[in-house]
Amino acid sequence: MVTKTTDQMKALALKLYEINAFKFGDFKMKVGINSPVYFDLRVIVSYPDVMQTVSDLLVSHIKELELSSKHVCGVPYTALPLATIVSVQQHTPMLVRRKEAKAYGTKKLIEGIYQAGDTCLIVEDVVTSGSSILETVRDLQSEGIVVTDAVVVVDREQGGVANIAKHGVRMHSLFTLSFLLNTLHEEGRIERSTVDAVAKYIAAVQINSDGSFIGGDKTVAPNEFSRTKLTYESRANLAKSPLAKRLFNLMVAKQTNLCVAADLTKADAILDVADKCGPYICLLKTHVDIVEDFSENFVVNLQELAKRHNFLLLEDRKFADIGNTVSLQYGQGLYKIANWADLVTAHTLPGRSIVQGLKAALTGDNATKERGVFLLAEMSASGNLIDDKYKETSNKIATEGGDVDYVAGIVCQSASCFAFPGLIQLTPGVKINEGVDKLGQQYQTPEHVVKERGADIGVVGRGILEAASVEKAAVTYRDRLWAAYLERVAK
Ligand SMILES: O=c1ccn([C@@H]2O[C@H](COP(=O)(O)O)[C@@H](O)[C@H]2O)c(=O)[nH]1
Repeated sequence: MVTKTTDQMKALALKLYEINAFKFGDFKMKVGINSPVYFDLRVIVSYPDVMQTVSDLLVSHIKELELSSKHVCGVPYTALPLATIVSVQQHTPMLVRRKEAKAYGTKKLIEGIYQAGDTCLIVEDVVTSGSSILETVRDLQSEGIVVTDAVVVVDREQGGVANIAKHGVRMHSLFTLSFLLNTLHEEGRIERSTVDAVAKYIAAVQINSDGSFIGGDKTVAPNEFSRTKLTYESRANLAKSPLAKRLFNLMVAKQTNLCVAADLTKADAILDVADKCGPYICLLKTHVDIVEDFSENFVVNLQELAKRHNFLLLEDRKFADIGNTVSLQYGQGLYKIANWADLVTAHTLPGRSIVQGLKAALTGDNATKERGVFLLAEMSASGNLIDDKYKETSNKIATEGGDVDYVAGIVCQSASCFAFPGLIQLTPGVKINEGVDKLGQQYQTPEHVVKERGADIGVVGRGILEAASVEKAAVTYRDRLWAAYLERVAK
């Protein structure tokens, strides 16, 4: 039998965080309220080692507590594989609860061999109010099965223990949310402010098993936990992409959230802008395919300026092809973008393969370089074809699956486009005077994009490039964008 040690529990807590089984941000819950922390233990089926550890610890927990029962039953669906492993390891027969009765045959809700009076232990992944456990208890009890205990992986500490106790069932959790928060903080993964903010939310939002709120006040919904209320420092700690982390930290160190779009066709003109704006920007954005006299020397000079003034290079290539082609476009050809651009942009139109294609180009010398992508989920062009479904799927590509460490952020126009605070919102279409240019580019003021639309970095092209003094214009945009950010987090 594996016995639980605190070190083992801490190691598992870190692992669960690494595989995105829980994350921090602003998430809509089943009960209709937003939460600053979200658990998705469905992902563990993709990590057999994690699955093994979680089920081993569940079994050891059951043994330590001397919970003997004739059957085990998982709460559908996420806990079903866990219950299966517990059943096999303990040689305890399993029962399966159907969510809907079959329309034909036995019409049974509980599958398996049992008799009235048999005992059954419930296995569940995450408990908020305990309502899902209680639904399973109800169906088992309606067959005469006796339920007295439930083992769960995570207790969010929002009223579940008390709610299920009212129905005569004791809940035993491997982890409490407090343990997970403290472990992540101790290991330097999240800041004390995040621990405090989540703890404050948990204390304020206690839920009855019918989904109503204890104290009845849904207005405690924590707007203060949304990503736009968090500082760049705290978001750096939450970032999954090393490059997003670096960019957040760079923004804080230089106190700038300005990206200049150097849309010029001569190499020297771009280098001149990079030198003049360099001290005031966090990113320099290029469209390398419009440069008439592109050369390797141009790239070397650009990198030298990026180093001198401490900004990153973003090639706004907007990749949009199949993985294989994208991989060639990124790593090969005239521009060899992967060699020099810290970041690139890509459309999500081809789906996840766009990210995989880009990553596939990072071989040889580029394999060890820190690289990342901003995925386009919205455009500033009027009449663009992007709809809500497209945005939602783009968000999933950025936040779920094995490539999240490569996605630094999202190019979009609205705060509602994504919630995960570890991603950076890059917003083009910024000018002192709002309006539309003659080819459909829509502009908003620096204050509007940051405070109303959730921009973390504002992208300014012609607003700076066409100014009488590029340098003075860069200072103005830097000051206004940064002041708007400070106001946003202070409110
Ligand atoms: O939705 C998008 C995506 C990218 N861009 C790029 O940003 C700059 C904007 O330049 P301005 O001169 O400030 O209009 C440009 O490089 C675009 O390719 C965008 O505008 N909208």
